[in-house]
Amino acid sequence: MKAVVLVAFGCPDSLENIGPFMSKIMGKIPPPPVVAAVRGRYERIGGKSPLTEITQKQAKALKVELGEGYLVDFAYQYWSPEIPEVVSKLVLKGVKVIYFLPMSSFNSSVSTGAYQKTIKSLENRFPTVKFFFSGGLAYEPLFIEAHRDLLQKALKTYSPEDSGIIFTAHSLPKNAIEKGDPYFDEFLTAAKKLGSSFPFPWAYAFQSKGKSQGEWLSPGVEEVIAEFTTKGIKNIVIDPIGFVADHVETLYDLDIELKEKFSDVNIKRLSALNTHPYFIKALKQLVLKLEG
Ligand SMILES: CC1=C(CCC(=O)O)c2cc3nc(cc4[nH]c(cc5[nH]c(cc1n2)c(C)c5CCC(=O)O)c(CCC(=O)O)c4C)C(CCC(=O)O)=C3C
Ligand SMILES: [Fe+2]
Repeated sequence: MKAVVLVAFGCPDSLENIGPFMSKIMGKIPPPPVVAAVRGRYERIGGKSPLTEITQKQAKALKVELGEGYLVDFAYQYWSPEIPEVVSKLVLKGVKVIYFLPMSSFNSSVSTGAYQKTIKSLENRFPTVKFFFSGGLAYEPLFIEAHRDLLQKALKTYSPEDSGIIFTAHSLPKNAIEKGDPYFDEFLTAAKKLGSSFPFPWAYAFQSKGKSQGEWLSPGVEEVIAEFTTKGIKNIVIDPIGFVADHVETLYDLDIELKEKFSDVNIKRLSALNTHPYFIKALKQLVLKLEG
């Protein structure tokens, strides 16, 4: 039997688990005031991330798209259900081949690099099972088409004279981008492909910079909005292309924090792809490619 596992970053399953979740990401216990600040963001979006619910829906939709013959599940790098426990469960069910799909738009050492390391470390434990890890979504035509579809609908009532597009991705510490990390290239390539196909001014920007010291990827989204407004742009469509599901980074950082900061600008934030039909078809393409 074959299985597909959607691998995502993860999210805390309760407000109490925000601290332990952060410890896993950061590799050390965060100071209580930092945990309290992050907790405040989760409280403002209703006390819970929708990431798990969305990822489960994505897995269900992919199962329908793939048809008979596949189990489809999901696993997290930084919270449970963790990759090793999901793999053990599938192996007990008799699965002999597992296709891992990264639920990340762009590859980086913090996300897909870490997932791949975890998966690699399981190969010795399960010598009779074949593991395949997909290279990524950024160059998948249907991933791009899903965004084009959302953009087309959002831009319909706007004019290029006073409206523009900003593509966003999660910022990363510059030193986390190891030599050869493709994150920025993949982001820029996707943004260019989409941006240049519309007659609107467009830009890319990084969002959700963390608390760690040091240099982070720039420009930040605030900077780009400020620049757009000086050019007379009044309507800004934000496409958070760096995320495949809505969670605290879109629901708080963009929908609450950013909109509060720029209350005089008309910001329209596009939904993350979630279960967009083209996106689910893109995931199916990744599976078919791994099957060769
Ligand atoms: C690249 C990337 C993705 C995209 C992955 C992909 O999908 O491709 C992502 C997703 C996510 N990040 C998430 C949550 C958090 N990330 C944090 C901190 C950090 N993330 C980083 C990177 C990323 N993170 C980095 C470099 C740090 C700083 C570490 C440090 O400083 O050493 C912190 C700590 C506080 C803070 O710094 O904000 C939290 C709470 C959630 C869950 C949201 C929810 O529950 O709804 C999700 C999906
Ligand atoms: Fe994060």
